[in-house]
Amino acid sequence: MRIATLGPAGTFSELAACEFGRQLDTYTLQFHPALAQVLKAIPQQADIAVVPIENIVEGVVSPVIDSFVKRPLEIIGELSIPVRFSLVANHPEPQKIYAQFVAQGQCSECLGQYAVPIMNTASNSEALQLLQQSREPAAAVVPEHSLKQHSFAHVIHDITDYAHNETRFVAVRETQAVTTEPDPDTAYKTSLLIIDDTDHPGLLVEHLQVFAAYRVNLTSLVSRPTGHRFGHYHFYIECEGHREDSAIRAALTLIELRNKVVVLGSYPRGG
Ligand SMILES: O=C(O)C(=O)C[C@]1(C(=O)O)C=C[C@@H](O)C=C1
Repeated sequence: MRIATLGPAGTFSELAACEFGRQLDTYTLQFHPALAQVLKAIPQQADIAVVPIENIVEGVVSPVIDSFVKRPLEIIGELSIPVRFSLVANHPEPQKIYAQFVAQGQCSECLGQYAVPIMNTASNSEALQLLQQSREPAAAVVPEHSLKQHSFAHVIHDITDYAHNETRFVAVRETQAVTTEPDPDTAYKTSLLIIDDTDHPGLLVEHLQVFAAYRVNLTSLVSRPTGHRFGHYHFYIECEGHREDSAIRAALTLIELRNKVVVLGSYPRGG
């Protein structure tokens, strides 16, 4: 199985991809420099992509949710991993700090103490590489685990804002025509998109009432702007249960009368 993920090597995405890979017989890992390219690798270059979808503090990774609206992929699994960062530097007074765009938000308290520009990178490994190449006084926000392989002149350990920082990753593949039957002993989650093509007062309330009426428990609800007009949103929803469960089927049949629904997949609940 070919698994695409965010690189270069050393990212949290690599850790998550390896954990998914361990559940398979064999796998090969391939790295892509940005999340959009990781997802584009399916199906020609890779069978599965592993991407971050939500951080416990920063919320959803919006480029990933937005990409599902443009090109729905099938979510086949999820898992969470602990995320801890250090600030490393080649000089006691860095003049700039390299930080991945999601990592920056998770280390805001520490970074706020530096009155220097933050240079956003596509991955944590890219931040580390740019620091290693820099001839000027610079620093980078890097994963704690990268300190095992690299040494730096100046290190501030554990700069993450929250002690229990975690990021949830999903494994996705090209959508398959056939749905697999649920295993009765497995607890599932289902991810779906409600595409807002007929905005009207009370639209979200109506959808939520349908889920409540069928006792479908939502575990995530995110509105993302459609990019067409202010006030128009798509909804990314996760709920407990399998798409083949009668309650979820009935709820989605009703919602589909008003809006387009795209089921992204039903997969075992991750720890
Ligand atoms: O750059 C990395 O190490 C990643 O795997 C990406 C990513 C993300 O985009 O959420 C993964 C985990 C952390 O939340 C920060 C960065």
